[in-house]
Amino acid sequence: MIHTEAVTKRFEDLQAVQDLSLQVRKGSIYGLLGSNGAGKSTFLKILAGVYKPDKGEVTINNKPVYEIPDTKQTILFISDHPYFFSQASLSDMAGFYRGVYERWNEKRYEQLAKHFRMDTNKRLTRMSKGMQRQAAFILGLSVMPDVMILDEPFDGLDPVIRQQMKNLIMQDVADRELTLIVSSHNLREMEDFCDYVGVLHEGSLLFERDLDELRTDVHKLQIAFKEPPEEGQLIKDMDALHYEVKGSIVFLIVKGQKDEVLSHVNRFNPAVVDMLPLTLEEIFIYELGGAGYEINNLIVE
Ligand SMILES: Nc1ncnc2c1ncn2[C@@H]1O[C@H](COP(=O)(O)OP(=O)(O)OP(=O)(O)O)[C@@H](O)[C@H]1O
Repeated sequence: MIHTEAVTKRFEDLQAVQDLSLQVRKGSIYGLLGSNGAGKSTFLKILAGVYKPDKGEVTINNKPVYEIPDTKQTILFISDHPYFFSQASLSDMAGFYRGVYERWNEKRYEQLAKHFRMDTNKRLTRMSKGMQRQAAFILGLSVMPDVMILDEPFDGLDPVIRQQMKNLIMQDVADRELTLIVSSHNLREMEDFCDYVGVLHEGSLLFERDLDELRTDVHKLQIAFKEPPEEGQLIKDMDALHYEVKGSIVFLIVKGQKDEVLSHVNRFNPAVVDMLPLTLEEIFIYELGGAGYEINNLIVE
């Protein structure tokens, strides 16, 4: 489990991370979203023990991280610019990891290198950005970590490799309760992958949600009335995120239990009620719109 309490980090006169408290449960995937400069990389480096926070507390599996080699044995951090020794091939890097990480799994390394058709003798710094990322993943997964901290991990990967990487990670989450925190500036990237998402803005956590809860507790309704209720009556006792009337049709996005929402709407004698699925993007547009945050910051076509 990852736990942080009021973590703060300043670079001279710039407040990069401010009072950030967050928890990632064992065996779950937390997506840390935010636009450029929001503080994602700084926060992840604090989690990985690369930076020391100015204030606050960071523990992983109940142990502190900074300058504690024992804790780091079971944590794997892949930065947004994976680092390799300048002349090294994947095979050389594997040799280094083998010597450092006690849980190094040689069989897994060989299987993954073969699966991704990596030339294990080619110098890594001469490989493309995507190939370098694949190499970092192969090394990272072969370490058999308890916790993975990944900074923009899917950047530069083609859609097929990206999905394969996600599947491999999700398999480890299911099989051995791997815990993950992953940063991204793309909401769509996180939708099919994370259990929780948090939005970081100017170093602080603006919004944090359990995605399963979001999907079951927010509803989109399209309601046709013979006689529409008076303006405002329908949503008077509802937690409505969006309300729009077009003729005799009411469009509504509302929070609450499905049965309670439907029974409330039925009191107004609708002719037809359609409950439609809501995308994560729609939920964010309405929730974050209310907080004055520009959702376009988090969506990349
Ligand atoms: N080593 C550093 N020294 C000084 N300022 C820094 C340093 N690292 C980051 N910053 C500043 O801290 C702020 C947060 O940067 P950070 O890299 O954490 O953001 P980010 O959310 O990861 O952005 P991106 O999506 O662009 O990678 C930025 O204003 C950045 O310029």
